[in-house]
Amino acid sequence: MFPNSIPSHQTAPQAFIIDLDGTMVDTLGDFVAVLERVLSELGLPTVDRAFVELTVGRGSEHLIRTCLAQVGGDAGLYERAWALYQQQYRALNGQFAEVYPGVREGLERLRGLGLPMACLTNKPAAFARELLALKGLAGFFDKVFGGDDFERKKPDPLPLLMTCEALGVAPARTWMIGDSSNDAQAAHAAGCSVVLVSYGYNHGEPIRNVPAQQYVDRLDQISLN
Ligand SMILES: O=C(O)COP(=O)(O)O
Ligand SMILES: [Mg+2]
Repeated sequence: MFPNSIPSHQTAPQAFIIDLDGTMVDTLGDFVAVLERVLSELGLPTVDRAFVELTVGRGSEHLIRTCLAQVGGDAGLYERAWALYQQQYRALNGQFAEVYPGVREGLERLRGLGLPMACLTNKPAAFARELLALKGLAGFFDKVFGGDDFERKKPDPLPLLMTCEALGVAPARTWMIGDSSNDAQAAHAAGCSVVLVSYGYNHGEPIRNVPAQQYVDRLDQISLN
């Protein structure tokens, strides 16, 4: 959970770690389209968009299990659903997804500082790398890590600590930019500063209820001092 208090001011950044879904790219349409196909293949009713929006952010396994349960699917269907999900996601990755306004400009500005940058998402790494390439964002990042790259996913601090190590920068000098409590919790526990965007998927909770050093409406509005 969150610490009772977090440092109110941020240390000067020496690296940036940026989340993908809900922060750089609006991928809700991809998730909805893939789940629609998977559930129909399994002879199950579909889940609505609002439910998917509340559920994304904790990785594919969590999304598939929660959606199966929501439509009354047997938990024994999970392995088949997982295989179908991989197959469908591979086929349509990025087709129903859009880069949020201000992201490209924001990344250009951060890149211009000459500091190392990583993308860290709970999405499987192969899909994350492909999506960044499809949307013309791959070139901004020195490293890209996904939910299957480490033993545990965000909100656990492990992926953040491993990413800081890969970038060669201390967590206390690293800023995590994300859209949900998963990013914030992981970053606080790792000792990173946190910037949260106001437009992503935060499980239906107002983002300003999540402790952070900074909140922005666009990625190109981050205050660097
Ligand atoms: O849960 C997912 O698949 C992705 O979530 P993230 O990119 O916001 O970490
Ligand atoms: Mg996110």
